[in-house]
Amino acid sequence: MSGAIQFHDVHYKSEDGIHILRGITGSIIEGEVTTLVGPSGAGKSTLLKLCNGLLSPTSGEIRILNKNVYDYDPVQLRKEVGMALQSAPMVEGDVFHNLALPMLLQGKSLPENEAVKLLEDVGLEGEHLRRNIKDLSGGQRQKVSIARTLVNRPKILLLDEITSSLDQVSQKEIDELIVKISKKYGVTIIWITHNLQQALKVGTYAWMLKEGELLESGKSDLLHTSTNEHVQAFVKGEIE
Ligand SMILES: Nc1ncnc2c1ncn2[C@@H]1O[C@H](COP(=O)(O)OP(=O)(O)OP(=O)(O)O)[C@@H](O)[C@H]1O
Repeated sequence: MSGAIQFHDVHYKSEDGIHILRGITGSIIEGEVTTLVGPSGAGKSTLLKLCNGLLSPTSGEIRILNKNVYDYDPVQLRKEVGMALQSAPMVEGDVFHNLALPMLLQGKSLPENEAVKLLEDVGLEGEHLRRNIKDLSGGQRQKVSIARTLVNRPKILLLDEITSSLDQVSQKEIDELIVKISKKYGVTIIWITHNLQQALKVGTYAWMLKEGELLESGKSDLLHTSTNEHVQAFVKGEIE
């Protein structure tokens, strides 16, 4: 197997015995954007959480950058694999404080000029550094969240519906931003989205999950060309 992330017959059961992922096998291609689509409850978020150690597989193997996920020191794993969420959780205080947090947690500091560069990478001017998080728009807040994931220079970024609660303009900005970041940093991205147009636009590859199984994986246009009846039904909006 090759790829930035390799799954081999991965199963995940919750503590109360619900079989959420059922034998996921596949490779996430390095340096590309792969979107993860599928109906609600398919197991998409669960799959992402297995990639940064928030959850551990019940059986099967996950290799991150050619190393078994179990062999990582958890701190090292979180440095290699960044994650951004729909809610863009932040701590109280200004933008700089939030950007510096990943460094603070390692007993280090973030130089201010580095913070300004990170903001510029996500399309925000340096003057935002001292703004209180409470005063940011939803789109600005998500950009800060993305900038914060870049502080550790991760090789992999996991994005869980990061544009779902944003207006169309902010959504488009973030779409373009992620494609830019993927190219500039050569970072491998897995992006959960419910928006098929977004998946086709931003993703080179797509995976479709349903009821814990990987129904399709390959170039994004397979969302239209797949002969799988469940994929076709999902694309037509018949299942959500
Ligand atoms: N800790 C848990 N204990 C029990 N069930 C869980 C747990 N975490 C998730 N589930 C269930 O597992 C299934 C998959 O959840 P998951 O959040 O991974 O799906 P998803 O595809 O990301 O869904 P959505 O698109 O709605 O966010 C759902 O039915 C969910 O209710």
